[in-house]
Amino acid sequence: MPKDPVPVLAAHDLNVYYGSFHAVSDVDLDFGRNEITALIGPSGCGKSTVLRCLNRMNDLVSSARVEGSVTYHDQDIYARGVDPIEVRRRIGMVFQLANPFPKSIYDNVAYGPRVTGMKVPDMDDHVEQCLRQAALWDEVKDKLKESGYSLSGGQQQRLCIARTIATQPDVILMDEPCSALDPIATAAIEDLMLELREEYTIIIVTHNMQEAARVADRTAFFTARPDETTGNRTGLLVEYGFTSQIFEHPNDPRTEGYISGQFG
Ligand SMILES: Nc1ncnc2c1ncn2[C@@H]1O[C@H](COP(=O)(O)OP(=O)(O)OP(=O)(O)O)[C@@H](O)[C@H]1O
Repeated sequence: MPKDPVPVLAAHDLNVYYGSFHAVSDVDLDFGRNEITALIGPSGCGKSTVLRCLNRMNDLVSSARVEGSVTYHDQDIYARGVDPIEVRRRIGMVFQLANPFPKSIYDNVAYGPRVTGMKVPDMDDHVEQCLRQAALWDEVKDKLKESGYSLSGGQQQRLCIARTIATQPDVILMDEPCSALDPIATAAIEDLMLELREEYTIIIVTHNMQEAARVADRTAFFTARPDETTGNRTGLLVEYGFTSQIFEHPNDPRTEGYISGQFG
């Protein structure tokens, strides 16, 4: 793996506000192609906020204001004229709680290509390939017309991953995708992430440090600093590097304190 990431996606001088509250300050991060990057840190340090900025999901929060830049293949996704729907097609997202649509398994996967008008020569084949990539095909191939809700939590999360890859993104953002799952379902999703890394760039927010250590090539550690006058806690990036370096030889005492469980 190269010392510096070969960036597909990069955040520079990223500052995020909710109304007058400064939630995240001055984040600079390059996300490497075909790598898994974990964002870790104590609750409220802005990990999910940063993640949501990476595909303009924060546009949907009316009080949110984003400053700085996020570039995808060197194009600023916040530039005038950029279509946020297209951004989210290319930079897909999987959420903490599996959220299949109230539709059949087949239609959950076919939905994105249909609504975005993607040219798909053979939808049956496309749905099958996406479900195979999400390691779900063998479990659902005989019940494609059944509701997505009929699946277990772990299967629903894999269905959501199949739905995300159906619109052919090259980056997948995952916000604590395993936090609601049992260890077996978690292991299945983690194995899947490692397989998907061959084709996709993955950025994951996780509270589970073992999970970051198991799957992530690089890890970014965030913390929150209280403002002296208001007491409001603003998130900031402390340290970013290879996961082994962050966990075994952190450069910053704040990282070391968090990793060793002294605070956070
Ligand atoms: N929609 C919102 N409106 C107002 N404030 C928000 C909103 N979303 C997040 N915040 C605030 O921004 C800060 C960062 O929140 P964020 O959820 O990004 O942190 P996090 O590190 O992902 O936390 P956690 O690990 O608990 O999920 C927190 O103070 C939070 O209360």
